Amino acid sequence: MKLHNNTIRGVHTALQAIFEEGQYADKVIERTLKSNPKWGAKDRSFIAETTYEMVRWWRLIKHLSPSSNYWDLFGTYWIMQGNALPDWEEFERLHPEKIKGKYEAITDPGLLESIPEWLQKLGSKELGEKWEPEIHALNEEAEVVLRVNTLKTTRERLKNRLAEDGINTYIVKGYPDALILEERQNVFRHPAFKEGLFEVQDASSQLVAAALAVEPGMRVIDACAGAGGKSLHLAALMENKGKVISMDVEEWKLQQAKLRARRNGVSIFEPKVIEGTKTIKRLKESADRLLLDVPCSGLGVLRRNPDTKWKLSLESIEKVQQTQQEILQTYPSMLKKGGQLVYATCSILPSENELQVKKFLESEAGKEFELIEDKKVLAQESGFDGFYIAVLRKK
Ligand SMILES: C[S@@+](CC[C@H](N)C(=O)[O-])C[C@H]1O[C@@H](n2cnc3c(N)ncnc32)[C@H](O)[C@@H]1O
Repeated sequence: MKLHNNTIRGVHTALQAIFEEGQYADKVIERTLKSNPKWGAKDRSFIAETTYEMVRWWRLIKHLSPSSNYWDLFGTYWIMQGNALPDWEEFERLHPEKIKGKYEAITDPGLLESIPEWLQKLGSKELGEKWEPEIHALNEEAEVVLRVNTLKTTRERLKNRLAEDGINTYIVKGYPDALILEERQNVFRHPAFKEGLFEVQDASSQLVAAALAVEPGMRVIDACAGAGGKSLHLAALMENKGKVISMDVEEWKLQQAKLRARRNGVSIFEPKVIEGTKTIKRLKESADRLLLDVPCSGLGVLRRNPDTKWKLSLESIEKVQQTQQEILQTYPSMLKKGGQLVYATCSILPSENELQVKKFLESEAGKEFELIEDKKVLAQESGFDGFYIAVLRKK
């Protein structure tokens, strides 16, 4: 592949915003591409992919690079990918054999997988021998997975429609609404997206709403709804009959969910901002089903958000664990007797997952509940994101 000075500079600007200003990688890339409308499709995908991959391998790149000069860092990354560098003076300090020698001398698995030291320690402590294959799987580039909006189309019809435009997809057993892109591309520009025929949602994430066993006509609360990914899926599974009350502490996220609901043809969506415990108390024993898709470390979705590992810390994980337990202690009061709840995270750490559920079940508030089943979805086994899904019943 031919390198262009201006696109390499585009990646540099994006990396500065991510590492020096602490901005989120996906937002930075979106903005960088938007502010350079003249770049062609190839340049755009080069910038997006290179930025993500350099963020993912940042610790390793810095270790192998002869200096922290940006051209050295980029050149090191380029060599690591197995590419030859052009004969530019910017790259004259780089020697592939030196980089290869330095790489082969590494013995620290955390450095080889390019994760922070504290995370290597935490992951090994929590997951034991499953940690290294897991972090390896989480360093792979994620596939693009669509969730077919069954309120508007079928998987077969959408598959054919996309194929007509050269977007080939395949299906995987066990994920009834998923279509996986054979080749990574921007599907948000496709008319079928604008018509609300699909959403982009990882296959593991699609297991969450399905685990809640909703039925048409039910009253369902999605208590940490965010921008509504799972609320939309729930509404589709309920055939747009009943009610989905989508709650969150962030009003702007619910505004986004509202727009998405409109595009998806969902009419049973009701946003509700959580203003405090009063909001929860008012909904006491009102729901047939309750989804707690709680805030988490996001360690299961590192393939998609590699910058997460540089933003997290032990303290931030402890803080989010407190929120998870607080939510577990208070929100299940919204569930009717005999109703079911799903506690889900996009984390692979037992301390955010089964240990949180255990703590809840052993507490006073958890006495009325029983665990029906739980699923620990690891990226190394599923090939998709890491998730945890526990189904509980209120006795
Ligand atoms: C994992 S995200 C939810 C993703 C969303 N369900 C989806 O499918 O797109 C967790 C959400 O919990 C929200 N949140 C954080 N603290 C909360 C709290 N105390 N109560 C309810 N929601 C909270 C965050 O704003 C965030 O949107």
